[in-house]
Amino acid sequence: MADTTPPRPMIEIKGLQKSFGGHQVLTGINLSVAEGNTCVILGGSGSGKTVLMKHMIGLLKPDAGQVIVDGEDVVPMGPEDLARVRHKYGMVFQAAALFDSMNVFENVAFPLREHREMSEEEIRTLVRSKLDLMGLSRAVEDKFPADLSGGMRKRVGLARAIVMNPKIVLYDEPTTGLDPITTDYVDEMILAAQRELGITSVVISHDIASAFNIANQIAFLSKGVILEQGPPEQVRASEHPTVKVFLETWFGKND
Ligand SMILES: Nc1ncnc2c1ncn2[C@@H]1O[C@H](COP(=O)(O)OP(=O)(O)OP(=O)(O)O)[C@@H](O)[C@H]1O
Repeated sequence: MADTTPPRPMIEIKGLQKSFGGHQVLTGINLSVAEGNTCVILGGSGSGKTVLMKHMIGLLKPDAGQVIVDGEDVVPMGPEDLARVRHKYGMVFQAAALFDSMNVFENVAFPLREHREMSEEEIRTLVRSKLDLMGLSRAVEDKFPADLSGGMRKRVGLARAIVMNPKIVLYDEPTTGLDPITTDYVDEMILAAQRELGITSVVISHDIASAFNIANQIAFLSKGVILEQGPPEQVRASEHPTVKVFLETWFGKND
């Protein structure tokens, strides 16, 4: 018989509030991301997406609320426990943030050399398996970031983010500035990481097409609250005026 147990939440946010100098940015966020899911956070500029993501890795402390990661509330944690929790994460930022002075192989191997005692052979096996998953051939290993296209740099960044086999990957606008074909390719890589490695992903995006392509779950953030969250088809059918207007900027043109 098929297993009908609902997947457990990997990230659970309850009643999260955050202000900066009297400016309330998050006004009571409740969000649950199930293990193995890809949750895309959509919302306009300044709606609080990055602030929300920073709470997920304990880079910001909230004024109120809980941030439960893999069963543990990170809000009261001190530096040692936070460092332990951060090992569950891989991160991909907007600018691929590769080290320009290191070749592709060394960029991807970097977290392993930093955090693990491993033989060169073990490192080579792991790095190559992640480069393979990202569709990057051996010929790319010796290249330097400056010699790669934007899309390839993104894929190297993703290979590096998953080289430690993280439970969760956070992507901050992974396709911003990429052309539509490269965007599709990066989306494919995010899906491959989810499918092959069972990774839970949270993606901040402005790109509605890409969001609907990769998400099992979409959360729509506006002025510090989540107006709608659920499977893409539910968010697509939202009756909330702000969500409707935002989605029509894309669907209106493409339906
Ligand atoms: N460290 C900080 N100190 C003061 N204000 C901050 C800080 N970080 C964020 N903010 C404010 O919080 C609000 C939300 O910022 P955030 O970066 O989360 O928006 P966003 O939804 O990610 O926007 P964008 O899509 O433009 O990146 C903004 O008004 C921003 O100025």
